[in-house]
Amino acid sequence: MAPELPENVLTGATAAASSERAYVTFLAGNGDYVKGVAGLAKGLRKVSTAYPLVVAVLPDVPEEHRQILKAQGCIIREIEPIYPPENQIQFAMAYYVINYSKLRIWNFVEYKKMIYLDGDIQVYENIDHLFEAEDGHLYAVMDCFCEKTWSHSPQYKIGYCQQCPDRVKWPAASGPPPPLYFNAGMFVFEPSQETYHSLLQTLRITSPTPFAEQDFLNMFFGNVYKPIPPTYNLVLAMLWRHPENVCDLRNVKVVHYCAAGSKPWRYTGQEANMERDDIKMLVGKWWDIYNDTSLDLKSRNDVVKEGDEAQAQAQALPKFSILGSMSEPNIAYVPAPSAA
Ligand SMILES: O=c1ccn([C@@H]2O[C@H](COP(=O)(O)OP(=O)(O)O[C@H]3O[C@H](CO)[C@H](O)[C@H](O)[C@H]3O)[C@@H](O)[C@H]2O)c(=O)[nH]1
Ligand SMILES: O[C@H]1[C@H](O)[C@@H](O)[C@H](O)[C@@H](O)[C@H]1O
Repeated sequence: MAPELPENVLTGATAAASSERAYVTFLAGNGDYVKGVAGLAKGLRKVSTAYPLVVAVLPDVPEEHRQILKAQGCIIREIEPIYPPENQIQFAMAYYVINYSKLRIWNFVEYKKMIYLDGDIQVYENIDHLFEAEDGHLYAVMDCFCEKTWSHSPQYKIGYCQQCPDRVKWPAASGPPPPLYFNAGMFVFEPSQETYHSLLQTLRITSPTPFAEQDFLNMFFGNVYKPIPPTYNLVLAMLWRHPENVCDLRNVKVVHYCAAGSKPWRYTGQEANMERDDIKMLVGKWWDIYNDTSLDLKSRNDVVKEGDEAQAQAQALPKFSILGSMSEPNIAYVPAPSAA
């Protein structure tokens, strides 16, 4: 059964000072993810969120990219990288190793509650109401195990997916089905120094696994995890793997461009499933926001001082079309983990 939202989330039963809440994303490297984050800042502005977007940046994010994001109203917070313990593990994608650095956001304790969003996410409907969710839980959307990136897992091997647990049943002989597993591209959480230290300590004694910090967070927060509906983080593979669990795309709230070949700023249409009409529509929708200059901070709110050349320059986002993005080079990834 599809997860439902708790009653207080729907009614907005509690209230907190807006300064105690923020969205947060993560940026690493000098590649093209900065476009994702700039687009996300504009998307959040389009849906009139009441809360700022904090960007946790690693030291390798160049000044020029930080300026682009500041000009879009983002709050830049420099973080130090976190590496997992040394291990021979093969991550599902080699660069996932840098994603352990995301754990630093639990130390942003000037905020009581935050919503984390990956840089390859876009928000199409206001989701501020999620800040009202009852404290003490981590809220996120259940993942899907049907893509090849999951081929290492027992679930993939037998064709079991938590999105449709009755299609291929979990074999009784293997014990109870695996605990619910969330995609860590979007989650609602409470920063806390205690949790932060516990995360870092636990990481020190936890061997890395293919989905890096996503696996780790699932393990760490297993007892307090509460699933929320897929519309809060539509993992694109859901479109062809579990269409029965996908809402009308005209009303989708949050889209996660995580399927192979679906990052809008790198989209070529050549990878599997990328020629689907729904994918093309969602990629186009992302570009509409990215290219909409009326969503730039300056057009909305004249906070950038006239004559501030660096900011003005940064504000002029390069324009791209879907085809124009094809020539973007891939980014350089951190080659290997070192000891924590
Ligand atoms: O060079 C990079 C790579 C990643 N990122 C940031 O890290 C996030 C996660 O990377 P991807 O979006 O490429 O990863 P996926 O969507 O494939 O990853 C999924 O699995 C990952 C496992 O590490 C994370 O949990 C991630 O949040 C989850 O959505 C990006 O959105 C972006 O915010 C960068 O800034 N620069
Ligand atoms: O959790 C994973 C991850 O987000 C991958 O990037 C995506 O390709 C998979 O479909 C998903 O299950």
